[in-house]
Amino acid sequence: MTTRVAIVGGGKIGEALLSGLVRSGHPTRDLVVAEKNAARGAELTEEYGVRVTAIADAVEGATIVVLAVKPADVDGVLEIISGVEDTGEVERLTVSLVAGLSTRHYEDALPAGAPVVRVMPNTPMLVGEAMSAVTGGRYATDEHVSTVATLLESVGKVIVIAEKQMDAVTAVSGSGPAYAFLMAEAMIDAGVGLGLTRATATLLAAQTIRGAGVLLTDSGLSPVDLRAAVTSPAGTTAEAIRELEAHGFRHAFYEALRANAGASAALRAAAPSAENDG
Ligand SMILES: NC(=O)C1=CN([C@@H]2O[C@H](COP(=O)(O)OP(=O)(O)OC[C@H]3O[C@@H](n4cnc5c(N)ncnc54)[C@H](O)[C@@H]3O)[C@@H](O)[C@H]2O)C=CC1
Ligand SMILES: O=C(O)[C@@H]1CCC=N1
Repeated sequence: MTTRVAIVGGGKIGEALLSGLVRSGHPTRDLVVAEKNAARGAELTEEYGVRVTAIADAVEGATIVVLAVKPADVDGVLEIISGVEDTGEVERLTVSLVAGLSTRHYEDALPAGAPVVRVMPNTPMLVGEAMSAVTGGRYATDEHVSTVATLLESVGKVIVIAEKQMDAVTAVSGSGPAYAFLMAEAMIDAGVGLGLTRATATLLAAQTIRGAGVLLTDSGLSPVDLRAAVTSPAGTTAEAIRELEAHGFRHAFYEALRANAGASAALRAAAPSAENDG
């Protein structure tokens, strides 16, 4: 069966999914975007050759409706989607990329029994290198979950998790690219401070982070072993790591990720049907 995907919200993560799917060969005739900002919609059509239209039109005939709007915009979108009759020909699967809000939140707003799958992706989806975690709601079957997992495998790696782990996943991988970019910024500024040009420092930092990432995913070695391999006795790396630890690097990550998970919980608490959220 053809998977016809409607992406509601053509912002950063909506575009990342669109780009990843187009790059992986998903036919653009089976992709449609609903984007309320007309200029942004035109950009997406120009870049990817995809049709951009109103939510109700996008959803009609879609087998998978992906919500890629900010949490505050979710309920308005759900109201519109709920008003679009399922053709009966194919069951519509709602997939949310939104942080914080639980599957129960969507189930409460959609017609009774509507299947919902929640995903926490990240922006490297733009280049087919996403890390996505997937979880099914009450009415989602294993087949629904695996349909979404298969779609996302075309744009990166996928794991299936329990919904209670979603806030932790958001803290580690959903927001994770931002920590890597912050580290890159800090390394570049420090390199410039040591006399490198910004262009050279940027190249050095970016390729180093990329190479370290590939070693981490492909070498089968732990980060501890990989770090040890760089750290010569009484050498330069040991000095740098001593300074990073003295400045609370590890503790900063614990606290940062706890704050991130707390922010996901706060999004749920602020949602109108919070009392139903799991
Ligand atoms: N940016 C990221 O790295 C990640 C974001 N997410 C989740 O994805 C969601 C979207 O985030 P971003 O893409 O960063 O936000 P964004 O602000 O870049 O994109 C949201 C888009 O939705 C559009 N929009 C809002 N209401 C609409 C409506 N009623 N109809 C059509 N379009 C509408 C906006 O014009 C905007 O282009 C958030 O809920 C966030 O939690 C999840 C994982 C990673
Ligand atoms: O910052 C946010 O809320 C979203 C969720 C994960 C990444 N970006």
